[in-house]
Amino acid sequence: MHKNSGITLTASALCHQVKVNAGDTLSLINKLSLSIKSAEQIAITGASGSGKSTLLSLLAGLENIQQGTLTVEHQGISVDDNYLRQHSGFVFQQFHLLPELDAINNVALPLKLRAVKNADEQAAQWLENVGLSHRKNQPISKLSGGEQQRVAIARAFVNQPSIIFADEPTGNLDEQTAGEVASLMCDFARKNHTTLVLVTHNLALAKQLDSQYCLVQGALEKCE
Ligand SMILES: Nc1ncnc2c1ncn2[C@@H]1O[C@H](COP(=O)(O)OP(=O)(O)OP(=O)(O)O)[C@@H](O)[C@H]1O
Repeated sequence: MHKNSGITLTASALCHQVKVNAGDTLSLINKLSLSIKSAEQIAITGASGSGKSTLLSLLAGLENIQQGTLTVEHQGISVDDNYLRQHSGFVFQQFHLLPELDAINNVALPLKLRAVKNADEQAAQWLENVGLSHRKNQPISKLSGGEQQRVAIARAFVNQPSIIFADEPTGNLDEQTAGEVASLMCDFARKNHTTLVLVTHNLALAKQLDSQYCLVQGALEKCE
């Protein structure tokens, strides 16, 4: 398997507000600091509406930083948000696959967008890695939820990202399938030295990772 060279993320004193009804603002993130080392696996838990998805978007460089800093380094050298996005993979609760394409074309798409020559071969290999070789030509709509999430994991890893951001990746799956899908993702991240930042309500899943944090009133508390 490909070995990634690492990205480290350092968030310092991040604050983030959103506009709510009648022009009021809600402080979702409040002087939050966090260091994520290369190849580390961290879980972020917290009550519904506490701001976990918003925090993930900030850490992934998908949302503008309003206050505080997010420092991204690759092998000790500072890089920008654009670099972070190019070296990131994403896995979402709703899978976000293209239903009109079959499994292999969903996985191959990120490679084809970069004009990678052997995109189909690499996509087929990743479908094999997630145990779905036999379903590679199935339209996404014919796959079960667990199979769709395995396709989404293959698609996230096919670009050999340095870091994966996963937002409730098992939220739509039954307990057993959730466990299988989660183990698959954590194992691939370990084998590929890929950093994993995971938002989840599933405490059993969170415990499989190196560190667990809980988002409370806009700041992170380490769970022991
Ligand atoms: N851009 C925005 N404008 C207005 N409100 C927002 C915006 N982004 C998030 N919110 C609100 O902020 C709160 C936190 O949202 P967020 O999705 O980050 O929470 P969460 O912890 O991931 O929730 P859940 O666990 O239910 O998915 C919610 O009440 C949401 O409606």
